[in-house]
Amino acid sequence: MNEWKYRYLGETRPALPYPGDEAAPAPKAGKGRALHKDGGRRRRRRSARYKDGDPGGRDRKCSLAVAPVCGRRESARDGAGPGMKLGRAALGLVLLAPLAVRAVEPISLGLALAGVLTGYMSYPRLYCLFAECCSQKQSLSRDALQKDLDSKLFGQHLAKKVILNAVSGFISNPKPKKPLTLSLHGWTGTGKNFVSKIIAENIYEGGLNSDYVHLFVATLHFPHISNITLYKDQLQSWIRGNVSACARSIFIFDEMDKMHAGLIDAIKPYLDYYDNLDGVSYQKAVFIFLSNAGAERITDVALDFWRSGKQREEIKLRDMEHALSVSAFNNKNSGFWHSSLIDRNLIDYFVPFLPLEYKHLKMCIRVEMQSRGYKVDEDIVSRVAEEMTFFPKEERVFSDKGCKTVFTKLDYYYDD
Ligand SMILES: Nc1ncnc2c1ncn2[C@@H]1O[C@H](COP(=O)(O)OP(=O)(O)OP(=O)(O)O)[C@@H](O)[C@H]1O
Repeated sequence: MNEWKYRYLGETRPALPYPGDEAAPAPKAGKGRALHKDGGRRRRRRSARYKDGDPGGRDRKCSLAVAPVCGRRESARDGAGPGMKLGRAALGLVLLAPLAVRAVEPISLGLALAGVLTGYMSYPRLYCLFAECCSQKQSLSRDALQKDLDSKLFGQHLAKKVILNAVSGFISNPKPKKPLTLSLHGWTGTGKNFVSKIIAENIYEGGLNSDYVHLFVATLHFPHISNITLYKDQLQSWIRGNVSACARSIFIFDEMDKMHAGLIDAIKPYLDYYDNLDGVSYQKAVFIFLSNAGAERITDVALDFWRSGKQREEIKLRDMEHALSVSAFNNKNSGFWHSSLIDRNLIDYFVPFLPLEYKHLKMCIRVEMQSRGYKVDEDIVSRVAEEMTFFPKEERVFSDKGCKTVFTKLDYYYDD
């Protein structure tokens, strides 16, 4: 078992290696917000969730070897393990001791006992007022998610609808039959990571920084094809360990199109319709795959609509979903090449992200100006949007980088 350092707690303890550690002891910073401790972003290593003291499922020093045991413990009482129970019992004894010594009259003793019992029952909730808990948000506000998607995500009517219905329906279902599995596809800079962030924030207050949200970046965590067997083991262990600690864990796989063929199939059992596997139930977990695979297909459909003068909002999910799953299955570089996840229909939704147009870039620029505290200057908005490159060459309809680089271009106008 690997030894690694808690950056935040400054202590060393045995924990499971983060996928890819053996093979890539000093990974380079990945794109965006890599979660690796050396990845440049302020993001805790996922192993940190095996720390002590959280009644919401984090009070165990789970190692992979005992992960299934941890799972059983959690299911016993939604995250309150024996360690926590012992702690509460001890607390009860400490509180009761002076009363017993003084041998107070029975009514007071009864009241005291009731108080201790109430404290015992409500302690996890009390705790969760002050710290993040796995069970913190068993429900999700559909309205809040809708508001977020409507106000923040531009030009993606299909993604908005699918994600709103899929995520809110899944979270409100107390007994889902399988984990929710979404595969988001589209051109670069069209909002796939952005939407994952919105989903995470609507489930956990900490969003992507939550201890229960795990981000894997293919080129960062699974760089070497020669280590694929090791990665498979690590990935399984990682997911099993974390779902044992928190059933409502979220796993995001970025750069699926760079994932070695066959690797993702290692997690197939966890995505299937099993009530539990070795004592762990995966049915409440959420898996989100992000990929550029299929972007050409999406662009073709969007371009056809544009050329025939139709609104992009008229594009329906059925115009794309099947084609996306087929192209992911047949594409050697999709991460899903001949994958049993597709073959066995374990991916619930293939979500297309449409390429963004000039007007969407302007919306992204306005939001960025406002978030930096500037007054929206339409002249600058147009100039920044016009600096972007568009395709196809003749018609110049779609931004080739989506909204991705508009923010750095904005710096040019506000460099003083
Ligand atoms: N449709 C959109 N609506 C609003 N903002 C967007 C949209 N698409 C992208 N953005 C903005 O651009 C940033 C970069 O986009 P994001 O990282 O989500 O792209 P992506 O689709 O994941 O790209 P890649 O495939 O290269 O990973 C986002 O953080 C967001 O600020």
